[in-house]
Amino acid sequence: MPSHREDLDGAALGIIRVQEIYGLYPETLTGGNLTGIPAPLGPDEAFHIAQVAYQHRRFQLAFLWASESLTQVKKGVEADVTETALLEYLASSSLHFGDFNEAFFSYQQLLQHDPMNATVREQLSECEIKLLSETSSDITSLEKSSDPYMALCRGEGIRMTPQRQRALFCRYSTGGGNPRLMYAPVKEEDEWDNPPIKRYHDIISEKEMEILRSLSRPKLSRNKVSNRGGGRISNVRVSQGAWLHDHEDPVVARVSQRIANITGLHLKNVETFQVANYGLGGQYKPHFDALVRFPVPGSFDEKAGNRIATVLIYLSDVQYGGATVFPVAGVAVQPQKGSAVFWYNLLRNGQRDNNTRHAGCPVLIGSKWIANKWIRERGQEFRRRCSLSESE
Ligand SMILES: O=C(O)CCC(=O)C(=O)O
Ligand SMILES: [Fe+2]
Repeated sequence: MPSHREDLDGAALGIIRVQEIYGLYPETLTGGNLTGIPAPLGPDEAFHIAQVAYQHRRFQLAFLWASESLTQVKKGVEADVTETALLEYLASSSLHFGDFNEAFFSYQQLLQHDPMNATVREQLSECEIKLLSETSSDITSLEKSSDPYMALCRGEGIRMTPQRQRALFCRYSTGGGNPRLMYAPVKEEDEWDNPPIKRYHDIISEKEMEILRSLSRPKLSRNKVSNRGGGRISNVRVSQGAWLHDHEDPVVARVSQRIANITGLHLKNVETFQVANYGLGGQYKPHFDALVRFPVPGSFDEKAGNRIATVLIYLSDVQYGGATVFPVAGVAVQPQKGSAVFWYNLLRNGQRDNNTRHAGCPVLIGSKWIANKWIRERGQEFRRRCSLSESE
């Protein structure tokens, strides 16, 4: 079981991650204005985040958090961390980042605290040389990441033209004439054209969502993967989620059946529900749900086939962040409680559709709950016709 320390480091990493993506300065986060952070962050917490950022070579954020801590200490906020420790972090982070002006300034202040310190004197003259011979970067201005995944998370870079937009519709669907839906058609909305992504509104009630969440909670905490928040920055997948079987509760079976009715796909070869919860900074980096070549020995079981389609149910709203984005296609789908999005991962010819690469953006405010249902190829032959074409 992770220690308290690991939990704290995980929380710090969550904060670092959302800052990088959304371009947020520490002072935006310390006030406690953002409800995702339970308490205002004081100088010691700010220093801890600076240390974690430094360990992960995020020198700019290390600098910004150390200066936030120093500002608070100078204002007289009580803290364990000393000004000298903070100045050392400021100086070292600036050097690593290549801001020799800031490094010089921090070493000067360190020298005022300890005028005889020979190492600091040496560092100061090194900075002077660098300032004369190299261009200095500016560590104080935070640049947002230009990564297409992260840009989409901020709501930038959505690739839709008005012409394409006009072809997207909203309709009431009976799942292709399914008798179970004839009297209660479901509201279907086109979210995107390529790949086609559909959203089904209000497909699950508040009560059903609460049951899915509460059935999952004990499993999530048992595995200590309770949210997709903590963990190393480089992790592709932070947690595994909780598997919910249809026999565990009639509600699980009922929701599975409803998905089959709506999508028109056969329930025989579907996976059990996977429920996941993301806390502050929780994300799921870009990935495919289907395998590129199938079958791969030892991966998905061969009999059921590849993951032909994905149904992703949002069991919560998210106040800020947490969109499901498709970086190749250029689309961001916002979580909407009680709705489900559906897309095919495979083209009709059985090849993986590379436009279906997708990710779950870091949660900035709130908590995100989802339930996934992956539908496998076998059994869908008569429900979705195959094609021999290269591109379909
Ligand atoms: O959290 C999301 O929005 C996406 C989750 C996902 O892609 C997955 O669980 O496979
Ligand atoms: Fe996925």
